[in-house]
Amino acid sequence: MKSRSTRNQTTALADAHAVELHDVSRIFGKRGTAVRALDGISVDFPRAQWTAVMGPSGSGKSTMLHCAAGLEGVSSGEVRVAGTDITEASSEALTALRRGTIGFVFQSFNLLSALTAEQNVSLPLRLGGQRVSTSDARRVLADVGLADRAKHRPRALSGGQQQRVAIARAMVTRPAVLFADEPTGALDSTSAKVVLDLLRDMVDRSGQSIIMVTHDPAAAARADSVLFLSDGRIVDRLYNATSAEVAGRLAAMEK
Ligand SMILES: Nc1ncnc2c1ncn2[C@@H]1O[C@H](COP(=O)(O)OP(=O)(O)OP(=O)(O)O)[C@@H](O)[C@H]1O
Repeated sequence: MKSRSTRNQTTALADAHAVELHDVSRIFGKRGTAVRALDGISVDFPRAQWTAVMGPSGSGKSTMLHCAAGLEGVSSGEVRVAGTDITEASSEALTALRRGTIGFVFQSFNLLSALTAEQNVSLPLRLGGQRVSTSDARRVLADVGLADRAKHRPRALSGGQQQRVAIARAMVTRPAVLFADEPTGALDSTSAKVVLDLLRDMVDRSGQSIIMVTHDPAAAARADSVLFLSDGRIVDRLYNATSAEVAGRLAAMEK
């Protein structure tokens, strides 16, 4: 049972925000063929909350996620991650951000097939030049319920298990924000529920901040709030919405 009513969704404290976008625009291409994927977006993603992002195809969801995570630059405006303005950050600072402050989970898992679950999970620490003890990887694998799959390679795991390994890999650096782009898009409904339960648990038990793009109203309804994008702009935000409410809002946008 979710106890969302106790959460303060309106706090104005800047440090309550995992990510902030101020008047962010992202334009692809040159004059004549330019596409304004994000059009002056200002939005706060609260710390220790789960925010879902929805909208019609091409509305700018992935672009917003990539800009918010520092994976892609903005054309104008400001992005703050965990209180730090990353807009003018050097490539070294952005690499450090990607390796330490943020975690990213993709629809397609993106695990390395030649490595075991444990080796996949410890990869971000190795890439960051850290000494890795097997207990680090084992701890996060246990957190996602896969302690007994540490030595398995991805092909010996189900889709849902592979996504849980990917989540463990994203969490091993203890990121301030976990970004997820369609994390249940490739999963059957049973596996999707396990992954969504895990994400919900990470927010409720550990105060993890999560920003997730999804096309699935049932997945979005597990979040604390749902942002709706249309033509690169935020057109609505629902708090504690049911799956039916989310689906209804989306259908109204697509009319
Ligand atoms: N690298 C790029 N070069 C040119 N245009 C791009 C690029 N990336 C995105 N766009 C355009 O920007 C707009 C927003 O794309 P984006 O992928 O963010 O939308 P989306 O809401 O995530 O879509 P979908 O739900 O289909 O994944 C679209 O018109 C898209 O064609």
